[in-house]
Amino acid sequence: MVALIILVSAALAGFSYYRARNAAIEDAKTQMRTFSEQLIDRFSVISGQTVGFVGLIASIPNAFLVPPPDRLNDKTALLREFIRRSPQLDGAYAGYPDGSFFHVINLKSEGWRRALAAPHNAVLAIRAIAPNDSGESIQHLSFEDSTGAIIKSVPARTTNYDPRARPWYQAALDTAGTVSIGPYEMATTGKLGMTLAEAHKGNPKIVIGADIVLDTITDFLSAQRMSPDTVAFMVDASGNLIIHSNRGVMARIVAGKAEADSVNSPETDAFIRSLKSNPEANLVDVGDRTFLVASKPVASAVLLKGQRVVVAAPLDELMAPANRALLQGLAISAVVVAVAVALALLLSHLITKSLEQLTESANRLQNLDFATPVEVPSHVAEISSLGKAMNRARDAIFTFALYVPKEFVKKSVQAGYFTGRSAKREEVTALFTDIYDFTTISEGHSPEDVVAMLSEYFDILDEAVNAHHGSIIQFLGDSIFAMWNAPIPDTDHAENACRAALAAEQSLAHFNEAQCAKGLPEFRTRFGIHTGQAVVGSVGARERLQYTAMGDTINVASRLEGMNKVYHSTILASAAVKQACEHTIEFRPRGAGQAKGRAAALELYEVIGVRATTQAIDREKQTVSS
Ligand SMILES: Nc1ncnc2c1ncn2[C@@H]1O[C@H](COP(=O)(O)OP(=O)(O)OP(=O)(O)O)[C@@H](O)[C@H]1O
Ligand SMILES: [Mg+2]
Repeated sequence: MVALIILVSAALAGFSYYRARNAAIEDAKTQMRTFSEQLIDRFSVISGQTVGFVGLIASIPNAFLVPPPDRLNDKTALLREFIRRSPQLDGAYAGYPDGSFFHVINLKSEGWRRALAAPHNAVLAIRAIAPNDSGESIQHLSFEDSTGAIIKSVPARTTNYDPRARPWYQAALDTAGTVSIGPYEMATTGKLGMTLAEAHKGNPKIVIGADIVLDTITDFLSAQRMSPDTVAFMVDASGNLIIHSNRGVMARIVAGKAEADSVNSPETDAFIRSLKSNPEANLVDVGDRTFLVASKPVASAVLLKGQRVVVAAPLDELMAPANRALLQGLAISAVVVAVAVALALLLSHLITKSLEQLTESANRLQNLDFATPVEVPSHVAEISSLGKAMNRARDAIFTFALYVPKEFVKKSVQAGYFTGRSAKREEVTALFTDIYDFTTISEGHSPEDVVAMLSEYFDILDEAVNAHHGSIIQFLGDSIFAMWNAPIPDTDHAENACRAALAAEQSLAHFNEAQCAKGLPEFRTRFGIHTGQAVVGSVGARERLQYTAMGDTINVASRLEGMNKVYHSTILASAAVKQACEHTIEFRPRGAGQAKGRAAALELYEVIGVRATTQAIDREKQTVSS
């Protein structure tokens, strides 16, 4: 039962872990999909807003159709509002075919503040570049505070910044509508950024652009991680790493962009390779860790269009909840198993205790000990019904044992079966008794009184026979037939039969005294004892057997009983009995006698008593045993 419980709990724990593992993986895949979607949504928002503004400025006639320094305030007002509404922007600008450039910069980024030595309360920088008469590019730089007031203007200086040489300028000229460029390294801050740019409808040589510093996306990527070691990155259509949630890798991307060598880390390479086999989601082993890798194309946003968001989460971290669930499950199953084992042990103890009690009762039954009833209180229905059945069996055997010698029943119960009709030749001593003039006694008393007196009488005989290892085989009206050495083996069977007869005679003397005192008839008794071979066992009809003994030995014992009437003796025994135990029992020879129905005469011996020497030994034995 315990093994079964452990097996079942282990299977359940394993099964629940397997389910939890699969559920965790499915859940992780869902989370990754959601994460990628969130990321793409984020891009879409960033991209959507930026594309909206860039597209708007590039599509209507406005201050940007003339290069700086013309309409500087209008340009500033427009871009200031543009940046205020799109905090993720790094800056917005316009590039002109004559090399002029107008740029409003969001000073939230440290890189720009340092590069421009911005005053601490500046929030925007306005940068206007225009060629002078000699064709040099002159840069005017001023700073605005949060109220829009100019708080500092930097003296004009030449610059070699040429918008026309920047990747976004050419890309916008070559592409209709808003184009996304990058990521690439921003000229001034060295940060990785992306640009959304569009040629102005009013003058396709004028390009409106806006920069998105990828820190925003990297921050978003790292901020949204699903687990401590989850990595998220963007790859372009050919599998090159664009943006990575890990700042260290981002730095390598920036450095790599300069040297144009691959910045993919072996880990990321493994993830990227896996996408080729199954872009949706798969498990990738990197070193001794397994990652769940999922990716999703950026379809909606102009920004990073055609690229893929890749999320790779270590399975052990994803499984952490499942492992916790497993540990909890195991802990709970351990508790359940412990409780179940305890209950099982308790139950089995209760069951075994009851079964032990039943076994004890069965053993008592084997020994025909009917004194203690089979009381086996048990909540287990089967056991209590077994106990009841045992009680019924006990009653049946008890009743049975009343009708056949106890020893015979004991032997049969111990053997576990009643041998049925079977008898075999054995050396036995047979004793018959009979009451003088019982017919007359019966005539003078009611049957109930007779039975009552007879029962008391038989108890006396039964006690004397049993006390000397004999067994009463049959009750025959007023007489009994008892036997020694079967069914109870007894090497001194002849001696013990004589002792039993002497003991019975002694007890009957008291019984008869009492009878007289009550004005009731005496039960004077004759005893006949013979020893020799007899066929002993269950004889009779198939369905109605009787345990008895047959043969001349038995007949002679019965005849000797009757011959007491002739010899006026009480206990008559044969020569065989006298030879068997004359050293312990005293006999008086009564000569030869003719038994009814027998040709051969019988040497008769009256049993007088136990020899004095033997009595001394008996007393000695008694002292020792008491
Ligand atoms: N095998 C037996 N089974 C049942 N009852 C028996 C059996 N043998 C004898 N009896 C009954 O027991 C009673 C006594 O029989 P029994 O032959 O001992 O005569 P008795 O009156 O006792 O005289 P006796 O002094 O000869 O013994 C009789 O009433 C008889 O019916
Ligand atoms: Mg009689």
